[in-house]
Amino acid sequence: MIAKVIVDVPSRQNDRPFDYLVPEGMEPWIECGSRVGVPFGGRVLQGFVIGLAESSSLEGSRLKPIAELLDALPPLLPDLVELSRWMSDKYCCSRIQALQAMIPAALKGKEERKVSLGEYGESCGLPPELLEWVSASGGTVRLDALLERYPQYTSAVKAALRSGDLQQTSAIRDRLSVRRVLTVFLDVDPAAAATAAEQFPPRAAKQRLALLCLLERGEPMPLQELAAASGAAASSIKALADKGLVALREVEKSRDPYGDRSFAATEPLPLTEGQDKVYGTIRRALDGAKARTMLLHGVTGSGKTEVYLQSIRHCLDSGRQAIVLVPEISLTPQMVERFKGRFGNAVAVLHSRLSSGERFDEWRKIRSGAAQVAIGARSAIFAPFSSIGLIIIDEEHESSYKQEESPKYHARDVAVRRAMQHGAAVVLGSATPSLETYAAASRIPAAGEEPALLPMRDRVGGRPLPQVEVVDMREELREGNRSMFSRKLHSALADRLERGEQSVLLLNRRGYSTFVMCRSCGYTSTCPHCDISLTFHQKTRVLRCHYCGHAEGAPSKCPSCESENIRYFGTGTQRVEEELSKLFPGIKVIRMDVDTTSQKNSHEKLLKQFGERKADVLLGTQMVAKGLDFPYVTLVGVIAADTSLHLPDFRAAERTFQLLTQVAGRAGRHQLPGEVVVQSYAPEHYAITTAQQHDYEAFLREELSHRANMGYPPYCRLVLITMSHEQLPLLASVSEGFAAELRALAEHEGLLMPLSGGFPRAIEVLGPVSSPISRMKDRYRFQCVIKYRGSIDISSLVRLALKPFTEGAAGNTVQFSVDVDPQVIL
Ligand SMILES: Nc1ncnc2c1ncn2[C@@H]1O[C@H](COP(=O)(O)OP(=O)(O)OP(=O)(O)O)[C@@H](O)[C@H]1O
Ligand SMILES: [Zn+2]
Ligand SMILES: [Zn+2]
Repeated sequence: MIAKVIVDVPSRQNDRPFDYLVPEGMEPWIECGSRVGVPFGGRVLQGFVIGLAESSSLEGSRLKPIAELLDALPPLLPDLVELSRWMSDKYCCSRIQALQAMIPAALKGKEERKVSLGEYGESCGLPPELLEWVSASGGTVRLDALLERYPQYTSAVKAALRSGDLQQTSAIRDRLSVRRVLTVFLDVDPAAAATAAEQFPPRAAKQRLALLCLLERGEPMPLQELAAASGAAASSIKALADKGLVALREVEKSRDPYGDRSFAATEPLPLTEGQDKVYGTIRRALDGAKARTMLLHGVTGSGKTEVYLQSIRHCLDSGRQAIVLVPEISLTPQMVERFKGRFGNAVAVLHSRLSSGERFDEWRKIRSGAAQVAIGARSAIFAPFSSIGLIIIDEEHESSYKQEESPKYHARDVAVRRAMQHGAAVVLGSATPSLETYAAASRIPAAGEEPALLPMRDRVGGRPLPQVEVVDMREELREGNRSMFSRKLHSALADRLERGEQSVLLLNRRGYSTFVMCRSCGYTSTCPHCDISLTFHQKTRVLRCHYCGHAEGAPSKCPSCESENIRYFGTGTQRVEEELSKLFPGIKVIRMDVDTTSQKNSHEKLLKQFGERKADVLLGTQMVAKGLDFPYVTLVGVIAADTSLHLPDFRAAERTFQLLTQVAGRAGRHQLPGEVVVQSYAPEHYAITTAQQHDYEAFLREELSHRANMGYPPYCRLVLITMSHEQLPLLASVSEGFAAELRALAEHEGLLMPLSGGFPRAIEVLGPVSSPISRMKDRYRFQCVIKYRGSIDISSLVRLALKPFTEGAAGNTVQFSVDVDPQVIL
């Protein structure tokens, strides 16, 4: 039997499967999706079996056998292997990148080389101390350990490897393995153990205690736990084992990230009318077992989560599994609690704040069938379930569902594809859907079909959406108020303090940077390698580049004019916090931003404190805008609504509207009514006025007309190609050449037509132009943007255009990066 293996080599050219012989003994275990170690160019590399065949076009003698099979269960299922092909086609990424994205980091195995003495053993010519160490280590040592210990003998070791005096073996070693714990089992029946315990002589009192403790527990106990509980030393417990009363065995123990918490069980709530209607449609879709995508457009506080929960229950009842994606930052204990409370241990949680061991074990719960619900951030879309019935994407408009590094996939699109494979339903939920999703979902359904747009217009319990007041900050300044707080927000905060209610303050930090500026000459510190300002870190007083990591000490004098009037704008939130304490002495503020949430669980801790009303104000960046549900929050303030409006991003208005609507939705979700104060320098902008009126449709109409005029999604689709090189002239000429190639190919297909011309199928190529960040890590950057409309296989076209520039073009070191459906054009 022959296995087709995608091998973990970075080079693009090798992105095709290689044939390997399956050794006979391995045959029953090798499947599509198996992870294997294979010989490759003198090394052993990790690879994935993507298919099996009877024969190979390679000659028998050139066919090498698979060196090792790495897992008991293949980490990938055939549908994921197929999905990786779709991903590499659609996103122009390599197949191995797509496959690696699907498995936990723990399984990204690395080659480990070991050496042992050859046939002459210790009589070879190597230095005696080195030989002694190898022998003392059992005859086999890791090559890197050997070289680390005896760097002075590096060349002798290499020569010995060539001559055969040292022999090398290679194997793949995982970064992490299953955790096993030595566990004590009772090895006789309990009555016999009790009798034995009675007969222990006094000097074996500790053994007796340990045995009684184990009997009392009634189930096997980890050795250490038993020792601690009974006061017996491990040696006493081992003595019990020697007597045949107990047995010691290694038992697998998962690292459960929520193991130390218990979640109170919850029952399904009686649904409101709006919820029930939507739930009915989702249920019918689940019963139909045909792939279907729906948009649950529900205002903030309309009870979307309860609809998710009951839909998942219905899915599980039919014997299928469910995946729930939520944005990384809303994966708070509050969210996890809702799912664990309803489905208990059937829930596996995946997100990047878990340790890699915890992630690995949660993933294995899914793979082994112990969990039926996976809740997690973006990459949980690859949860290895065998029969998916439902995929839910909460806050579907969030840009974090798009991965910014290769493979540059969008979890929403992957979800739709996976649902097709499984005949599953997809529910996209949001109060502020992305324009693309809304446009797709609001198409008029065909006869006999149910609509894809499921609205929930009212909050649970008929609670009103909060009153939103927009304050014109220019007016404040004209009237002499130079503070960052308007008089309105100031008095609203004072009210809350008086009444003991809570407030959420949002500092919109997109496009807001913490930089250093000289007030005398306007000098700002920028990175010497990248064209962006350095960010000031107050704690360490260091200026750092967020793209390349370049760091330098903050100057005390302006490097340009020597003025001492150089000012650090501390992180925006820090400044707001200082101002708050000045205005309201004694106010308790919890600040949530990248600085205060970098440690594991810090995010959770802060929210927990706020939920327990240990602070008056929760102040933060985007992180405070989503998913929070606290009953005593009655005021939401937005410090500056429009900092994100003026970014060079065609989604700037959409993002601003979404952020304002989301954060306003945090107020008045329970008994107490809510109020929102939005401060703005552009209060007449439609993103702000429509958010003020909670009017998604009005925003949509306005935004769609802009998009139509400018030719942006959803009226067309985009591909962004970024090219970079150290030498500007070379980069310029290569990117011109590439753009010309693209245009020529599109012309040849008869597609090179202006999008404004109303052609059903058309391509426009923009650029090349210098990227918004025109230099990064000493490389200049140019970009081309492709706009296209209609069913065009754009990825194939791009790949074809790339060919002359990436394959075999001698000396061409320009790097190309392709982003299909980009979220940010930087
Ligand atoms: N049928 C119901 N009966 C009573 N309370 C409900 C019902 N459904 C939801 N709730 C409660 O209403 C509140 C809001 O629900 P939920 O958080 O799910 O809203 P949401 O639509 O997800 O809002 P957001 O988009 O703002 O996160 C929660 O406290 C929830 O427990
Ligand atoms: Zn200066
Ligand atoms: Zn830099």
